[in-house]
Amino acid sequence: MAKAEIVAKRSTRTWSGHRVWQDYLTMTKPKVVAMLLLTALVGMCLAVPGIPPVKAVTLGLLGIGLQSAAAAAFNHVLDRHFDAKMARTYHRPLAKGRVETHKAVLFATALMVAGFAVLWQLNALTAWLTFASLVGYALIYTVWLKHATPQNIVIGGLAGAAPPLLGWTAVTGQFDPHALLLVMLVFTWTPPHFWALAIHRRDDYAKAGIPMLPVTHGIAFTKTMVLLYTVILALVGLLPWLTGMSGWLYLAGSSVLNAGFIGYALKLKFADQPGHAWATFKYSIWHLLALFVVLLADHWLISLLAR
Ligand code: HEM
Ligand SMILES: CC(C)=CCC/C(C)=C/CC/C(C)=C/COP(=O)(O)OP(=O)(O)O
Repeated sequence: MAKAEIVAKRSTRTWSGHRVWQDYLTMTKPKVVAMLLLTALVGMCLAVPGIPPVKAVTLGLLGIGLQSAAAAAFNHVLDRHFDAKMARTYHRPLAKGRVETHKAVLFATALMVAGFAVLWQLNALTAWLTFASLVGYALIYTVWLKHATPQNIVIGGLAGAAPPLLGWTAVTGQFDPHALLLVMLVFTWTPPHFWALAIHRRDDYAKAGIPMLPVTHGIAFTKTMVLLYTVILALVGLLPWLTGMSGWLYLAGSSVLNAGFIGYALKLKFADQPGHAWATFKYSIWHLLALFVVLLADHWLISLLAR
């Protein structure tokens, strides 16, 4: 055994100097999970007037967080050979071989079981719906859709869009069509979010042989699709207000944010400059964050005024 490996075995660092816990954290895609949890939290808050019960919020966020982290870790396992081929992902713990596959599978399974057990305490509907989202992302999207069709992320996006519904059912134990409006927001947001990034990373995906839209249909067509979906998102974004679920604050905030997204997409399509696809991807993340904060602020304003 090399000296560096012996030192690594005795310490909390791997032979390449990475801390072990950091590798495990990376596998859970923490920033994505944080955003998923924000959308779940908003689902929880909009499900009832005022503040939702603390127990449902705590257990719900914990369970959905654990299952999302498990899904992300399974994605790292199942994608490790493809990740190794892409500049964006080649340094990931499994792609680099810093974490052994069986340990990662064990880790992901432990998160999944813990998440399911936590949600089971709340209600069976949330536990099963969350588990279905995990299977949708970790298995159906990662193993099959991703390699089968350039519409992979549109269909697979349903799993990532589910958390507002999961949050809603965590609090009420019941399905409600209003929750679907929130799901539709994330669902229509996902294509411009991802395709902007895929335009930026087109060569990576081509090299790994993954049929993402810019690889199969070209960059010009993908830009048109980004623009189309930002317009669909803006229209879907009116539904919470039109159905009376959200008020004027939401309408104003979401209109500004969605107009901004359309602006980015128009510039990407008609006046592209180097780095604009990446800027559009970055904007998508701030857009979703702000959209859900606005939904929440609007809900609490309405609750306050109704007193
Ligand atoms: C099928 C659906 C989705 C696909 C294919 C996708 C793809 C990606 C990819 C490839 C990245 C990494 C970009 C990089 O290299 O920095 C990313 C980042 C991100 N995504 Fe998505 N995404 C999807 C859905 C979602 C959903 C539903 C959310 C949250 C509600 C989300 C939130 C984020 C966030 C917060 C980041 C930034 C992470 C960071 O900076 O580390 N994504 N997404
Ligand atoms: C239980 C539940 C709510 C599950 C959903 C879990 C989840 C982490 C959804 C986010 C979607 C996402 C990050 C897709 C990117 O995968 P990718 O493989 O295309 O991207 P990558 O190349 O960066 O890994």
